[in-house]
Amino acid sequence: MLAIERLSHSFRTGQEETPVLHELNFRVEQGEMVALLGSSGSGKSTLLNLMAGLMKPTSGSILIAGQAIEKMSENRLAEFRRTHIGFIFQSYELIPHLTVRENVELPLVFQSVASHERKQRALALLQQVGIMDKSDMFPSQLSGGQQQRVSIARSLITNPAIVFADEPTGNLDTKTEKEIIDLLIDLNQNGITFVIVTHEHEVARRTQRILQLRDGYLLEGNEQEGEAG
Ligand SMILES: Nc1ncnc2c1ncn2[C@@H]1O[C@H](COP(=O)(O)OP(=O)(O)OP(=O)(O)O)[C@@H](O)[C@H]1O
Repeated sequence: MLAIERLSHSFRTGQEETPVLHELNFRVEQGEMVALLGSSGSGKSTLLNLMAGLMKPTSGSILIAGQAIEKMSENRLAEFRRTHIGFIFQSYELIPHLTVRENVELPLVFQSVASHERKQRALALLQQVGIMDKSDMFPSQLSGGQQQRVSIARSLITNPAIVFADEPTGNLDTKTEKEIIDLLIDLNQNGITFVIVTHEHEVARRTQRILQLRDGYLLEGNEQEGEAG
């Protein structure tokens, strides 16, 4: 599903080159739920931006569903992102003047899906994430946990091959965090592949597998059985 091969990345500022990721190799299989753990500055965001096709690596390859995204043109990559990759953000990134249902539908608007089909699919997902009754409300009328449920529903509406979540519980209290992790695990058990970037051990503990970054290196022997489910 996701294959990272000899992936390295450096940032250049003026004359100076700052290496941030060093020859990473790993795979995430279809149906897996993987936590990418690491302290601040270890390179998590950089790796996530590369895997999500938001920037090009200095060297190495990122294959999603068998396709090397670093080789794609900007247009092809934008299209690929819209159809194959889902995102969940720490701060939800909902559009304030659209209703909950319209937010969830939005990725399908860009794919020119007919409005009755968009509505049907959005409502089905809102039901799955447990907030069908909020579909006509606006994001500001929802709690943080509910807003994250909207964002999760939106990430799934295109039936992506893989969903990347960037600190999805970073703004939530402990109880709500647990509920959101429960939801992600539930969705994973229904076949969704997740890579969850986090520095919270509680999130990582409940995933099937942990990839740990330290100073841009992937630690060996870091994969462990979690207590998922
Ligand atoms: N655009 C950039 N230009 C130069 N250096 C950068 C740039 N972006 C990130 N870095 C450096 O790369 C390293 C890794 O940063 P990154 O944001 O990937 O870490 P992180 O693990 O996501 O940290 P955090 O948990 O704090 O978000 C840091 O040393 C950072 O200063």
